[in-house]
Amino acid sequence: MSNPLLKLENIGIQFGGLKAVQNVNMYLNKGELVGLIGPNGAGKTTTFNMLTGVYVPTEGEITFNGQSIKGLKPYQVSHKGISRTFQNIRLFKDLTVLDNVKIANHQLAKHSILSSILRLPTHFKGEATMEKESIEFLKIFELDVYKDELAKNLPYGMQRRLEIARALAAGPKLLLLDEPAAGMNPQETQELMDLIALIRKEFDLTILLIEHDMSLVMGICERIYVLDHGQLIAEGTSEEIRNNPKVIEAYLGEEVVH
Ligand SMILES: Nc1ncnc2c1ncn2[C@@H]1O[C@H](COP(=O)(O)OP(=O)(O)OP(=O)(O)O)[C@@H](O)[C@H]1O
Repeated sequence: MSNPLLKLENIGIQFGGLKAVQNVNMYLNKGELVGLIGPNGAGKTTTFNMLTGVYVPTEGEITFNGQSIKGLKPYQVSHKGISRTFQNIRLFKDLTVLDNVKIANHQLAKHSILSSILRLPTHFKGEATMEKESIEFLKIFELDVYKDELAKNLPYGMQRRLEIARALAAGPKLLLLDEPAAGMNPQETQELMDLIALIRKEFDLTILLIEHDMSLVMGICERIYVLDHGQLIAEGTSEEIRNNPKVIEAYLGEEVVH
């Protein structure tokens, strides 16, 4: 069996007396698109926070590309090749759409800080390449027409798209999407599903997706993990998850699993 790109072994975290996540085992193979679902407060975002260095798990191990990433700071995790989006959009609202992407892309820039400060020719080459690349990114997301708009002036659905573009511009191997369709209408959600499928192929990505919109998760994910009260209660294909009695019970009184 080939080694998974990401492996979570018995990870857990406690806040005071609350075990927010416990004994969670998950893996993602390279190229997979996997869903992470569960009712409110199940521990989904906390799991993302542990994966990205925002929280250090109090138990267990996380390996990425065969190396432990547990205890790394968020910027170090990002340098290893893991990017994320947030449930509540976190853009540089007073910067342009293009600058939001350029900042993320900067992480990959080949020129040195020194050449930037001294404005050596390599700097200009770097800037020009970065700008070109950033516009290419924006085209994929159909955001190029908005490139000079301030991020805060974009329609809501476009801000969500820009969040994903920004995360992708950092050049990740693994992309973590936290409720990317939150607040979107069905038409926007459908377009987003197509976009996620496209970027996975185009950028050779592995994706872990938290989502409340069941049609989105069931429609595009190959496998799904279900968390409830901090513990994994199920893992399987859409079909298996849809018919799993534990999952149906966990969602009782919440939302309908279509
Ligand atoms: N920093 C923290 N301090 C204390 N408790 C926390 C902290 N972060 C998360 N929690 C708690 O951990 C539990 C899991 O929260 P989490 O946000 O991960 O759930 P979720 O599955 O993402 O929910 P939702 O779908 O509502 O976003 C909740 O009870 C939450 O209150």
